[in-house]
Formats: sequence, C-alpha cells, structure tokens
Amino acid sequence: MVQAKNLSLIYPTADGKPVTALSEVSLTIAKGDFVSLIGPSGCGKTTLLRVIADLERPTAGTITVEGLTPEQARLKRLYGYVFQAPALYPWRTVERNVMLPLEIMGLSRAERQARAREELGRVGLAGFERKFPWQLSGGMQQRASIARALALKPDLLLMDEPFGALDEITRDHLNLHLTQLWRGTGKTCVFVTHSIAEAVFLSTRIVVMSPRPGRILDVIDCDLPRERTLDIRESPEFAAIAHRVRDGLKEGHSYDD
Ligand SMILES: Nc1ncnc2c1ncn2[C@@H]1O[C@H](COP(=O)(O)OP(=O)(O)OP(=O)(O)O)[C@@H](O)[C@H]1O
Repeated sequence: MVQAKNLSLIYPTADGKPVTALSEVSLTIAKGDFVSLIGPSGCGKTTLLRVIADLERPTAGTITVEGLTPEQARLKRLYGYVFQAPALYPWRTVERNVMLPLEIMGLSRAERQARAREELGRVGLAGFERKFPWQLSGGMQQRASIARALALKPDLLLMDEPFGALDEITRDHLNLHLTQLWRGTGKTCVFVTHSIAEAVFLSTRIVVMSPRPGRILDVIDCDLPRERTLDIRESPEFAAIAHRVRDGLKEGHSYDD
C-alpha cells in the first residue's frame, strides 16, 4: 500500500536554520495493516503522515501509495485523514459536517446523506445526525471526524493522534471501537500516537522513531490475535511487545538533550 525509500524532509525556516524533520526513512506498509508511528514529540511522525498524504513533499527519497505518487493517490481520493483535533464546523450539524467533503466531490444530496448516515452509524453516532458538534462530547466529536474520513471510502486511513486529547476511559473505548472498525472494513491504517499501550493494542506493526531528525529505530510485528478486547493488555504477550517498544524509545532518547 505504501512504499517509502530513503525519505528525508528539511523544512526551510524564516531564521535561516532549516529543520531536518525526517532522515533516510524507509518503510513498507502492506494492505490491511494497522501501522502505528510512535516516537518522542517533534520526531517527525506528523511529517511522515503528511508526506504519505501529499500534504508535504519530501526533500529526498521516493514514496508510492498503491504504486502511485502521493499526488495521484490524493487525486484518486485514496486517503481519509483524521486530525489531532476534530476540526468540525460548529455551524453545521454532525451529518452536514460528514457530508461536506462529499459535496466538494460532487455527489448528489441523496447519496451524500446516505453515506453520512451509514458512516455515522458505523462509528456509533446513529441518532446524533442533527446535533451540532458542540452538543457532543470530545470523544463523539472525534468519532464524527472519523466518520467524515470514512465517508470518502478511502483505502488508506491516516490518523494523527486522534485520541490524544481525550480522557483515558474514553480513549480505551475508542481504541476498542477503532480496532473493530478496522477489522470490519479491512482498511489500511497509519496511526500516530505517543502511547505505547495504544500502539500495541491497535497495531499489526509498530514503527519506533528516534528524536528529530526522525529515523526509524525499530519495526515491531505485533502478532497478537486480530480480534482484541481490552483484557489483552493484561497478557504477557502484550507486555513483551510493550517492553520492546519502550526499549526502542529509550535507546533513541538522550536524556541529556
Ligand atoms: N512547517 C514547518 N516548518 C518548520 N518546521 C516544522 C514545520 N512543521 C514541523 N516542523 C518541525 O519539524 C519537526 C517534526 O515535526 P512533526 O510535527 O512532524 O513532529 P511529531 O513527531 O508529529 O510531533 P508531536 O508528537 O509533538 O506532534 C519538529 O521539530 C517541528 O518543529
């Protein structure tokens, strides 16, 4: 689904000191995988996600998405992107927020509404179509933004720390929901997180990144059964994978920085 080779990205800055956000990143993501990117703050996780989504151009290296350039993949609408904040328009109902990108795509009103209702049902928001975003909890708003991304029927769902701002209980609940949704739809997911437990619970593979400039330190296969309940977090297999992720993060981290 995604093949990145020797990607580097340097941001030019106004003060003349360019920031190297990614350095020599090579990564293969298979169809149907759930891949988490984990690493310290500022290590380039969002940048890598944005390169995949054609929101940033790499300075060096190559990347293909389903064999296409990121730009071609974007034009074919292969992506759904979920941001850190739900980014819903407060003056539109939840349903009309989900319908907005479909409106831009030129779908008929009936089709827009049918798709919005289908995806809102999938994320457990049936009955909330006519509410405004501010009438929903933070977790429900983030589910609405996932529905908006899914409504485009993307092959690849890119999620940038979508649950980072939520309390732990809501986050657990949404993690469970997301893993069921992933299994049910067969989508390929790339998910940015700071949480080791979240990465192990959700992923088939975990990419551990170094502090800036982001390099890949380890790619860990997360061979837990695909069907997971929250109890799996108590298992020795889960603990062993979490341990390896923690070791990888520690190895790349200098506490003198
Ligand atoms: N447009 C930009 N111009 C200049 N520097 C940038 C730009 N965007 C990001 N950076 C810098 O590039 C580095 C990587 O940023 P990025 O947002 O990809 O990291 P991250 O791992 O996603 O961080 P976090 O976990 O805090 O969200 C950071 O040092 C950041 O300050």
